[in-house]
Amino acid sequence: MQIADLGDIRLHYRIDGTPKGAPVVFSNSLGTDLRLWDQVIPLLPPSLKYIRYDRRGHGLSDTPPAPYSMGQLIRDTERLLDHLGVTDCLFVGLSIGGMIAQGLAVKRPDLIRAMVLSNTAAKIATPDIWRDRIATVETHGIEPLADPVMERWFSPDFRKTPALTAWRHMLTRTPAAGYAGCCAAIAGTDFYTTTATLRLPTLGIGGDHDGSTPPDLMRETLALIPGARFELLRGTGHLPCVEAPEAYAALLTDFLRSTGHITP
Ligand SMILES: O=C(O)CCC(=O)CC(=O)O
Repeated sequence: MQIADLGDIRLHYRIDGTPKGAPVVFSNSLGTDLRLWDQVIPLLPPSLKYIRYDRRGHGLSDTPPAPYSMGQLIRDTERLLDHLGVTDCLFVGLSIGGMIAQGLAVKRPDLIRAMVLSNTAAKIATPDIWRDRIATVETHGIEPLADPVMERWFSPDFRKTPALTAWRHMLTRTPAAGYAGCCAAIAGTDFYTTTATLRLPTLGIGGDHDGSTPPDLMRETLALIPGARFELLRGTGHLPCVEAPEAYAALLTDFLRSTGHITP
């Protein structure tokens, strides 16, 4: 558990694996912190270096007043990777983390050699939907959103398990300004034009119960990137790394092999 002081923001990050290994960077979704990847990272090859962080307004990172812009979120990630001396990573971004992946890959191709776009899109929902969510959070906090969010995050089977409570707590304990700030960043993001310029190995991972970024929306985004592959993890929702960590880790491991991050 470490804090990077980047000047106007302090970000919490964690490194696992082999310090000198090829870097793999994880960027998580709205209303989650870096524990999102707890079940996946131990299943990945130990020879690599795994870096994850809490985006501003989440986890143990600073929470500046809302709103945030996607440009700020991308810049935070860029500065963190520069601070850690990371180049040529495999970047795994889930949902808003996948938007950061797309924007950072356009801005700093030296940082990202390949990317995994998990449960994300070039544009997610509509500005009106995000404005309504921001208004609810500003007036009543995150609690009124929690049950519908759980329905988008998880399959009906997973929602019957005791683990649901912990994930619901993670969401409702996110600072309201952090959540609303990131909603504003998503509302202002449409990467259809810039993502179409990307030329790097890309794997898409989706879930057939994903109510936030359904498979067809994901396919539309991946079709912008020549050669991008899409894998559907059946029986999972918006967070397949939680519902199917073994299958998720297997997809990442195969992709890492195909991109040369690990040798067969
Ligand atoms: O998960 C994200 O990063 C944004 C997409 C979303 O709206 C997830 C949710 O339904 O809460």
